[in-house]
Amino acid sequence: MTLSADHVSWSAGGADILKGVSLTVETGEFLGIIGPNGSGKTSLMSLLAGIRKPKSGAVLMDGTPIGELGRRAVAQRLAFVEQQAETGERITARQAVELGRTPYLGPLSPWTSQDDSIVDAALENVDMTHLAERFWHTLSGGERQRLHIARALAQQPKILLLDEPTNHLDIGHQISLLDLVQRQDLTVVAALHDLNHAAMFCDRIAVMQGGCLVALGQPREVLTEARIRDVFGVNVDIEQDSGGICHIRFLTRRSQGRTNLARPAPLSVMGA
Ligand SMILES: Nc1ncnc2c1ncn2[C@@H]1O[C@H](COP(=O)(O)OP(=O)(O)OP(=O)(O)O)[C@@H](O)[C@H]1O
Repeated sequence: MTLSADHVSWSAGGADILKGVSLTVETGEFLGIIGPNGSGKTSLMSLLAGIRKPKSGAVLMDGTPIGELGRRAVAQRLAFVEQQAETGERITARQAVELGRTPYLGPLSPWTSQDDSIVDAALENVDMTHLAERFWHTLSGGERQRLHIARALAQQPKILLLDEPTNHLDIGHQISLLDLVQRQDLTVVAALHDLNHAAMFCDRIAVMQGGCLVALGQPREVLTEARIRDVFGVNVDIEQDSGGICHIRFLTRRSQGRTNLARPAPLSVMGA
């Protein structure tokens, strides 16, 4: 299932936040969205999820404007894990994940053992089975974040939108979560801050800057030293391993001093 933004613009508080963004996420693709704070990543994700309407342009799911699909139909196709996602306090971890089944339930389609199995699998996938009966308010930030992902997986979407999904997670759970998402047979869009994670897991990367899409392509095309300097204002060294994956090393004043010993003409840290 594809998801497209066709020249979408969005304004808030009298400011133009998104300015004519166009992109298509192909079926089964893992697209990363990177960009500095305030560049419009979350705003774009909200439009792609259909929870905000563009001022102009359109968001299309398999070619159909998302606004023409009912909420239930969208929820059966697309799950969105928001950056500040919260859930009512007096529910257990398992009940939080069970909410993912809501788009499939109704008077003629009650809860069945199949829903139980789907919830079990989602909890297992994020390594949260052992905490299933704990109350939500007793869980750590990272445990809650894993449950948000489990709830999205229990929704059995075709498209998964994740806004900074590795927030609150320790490095082990960051890697295992991105690996888990990558292994799903899903179209994925994830806003990511860690450029090395974007390089490791994404098929393509979209770069946002000032509400505009300034680059879109494979990690090795997009993650160049010049672009990272232009967009993020930091200097980096980039190496590609034998598998073609970029590894980005950030140069600080200190590391540059060390680099100076090995290299005659190192990059300087911007603004230093
Ligand atoms: N409802 C709103 N009213 C006014 N301004 C808004 C609103 N929502 C977002 N903005 C502004 O739009 C810009 C883009 O915000 P957005 O949250 O999309 O950025 P982001 O790239 O996700 O940032 P971050 O990396 O910090 O999460 C910011 O300057 C933000 O202050």
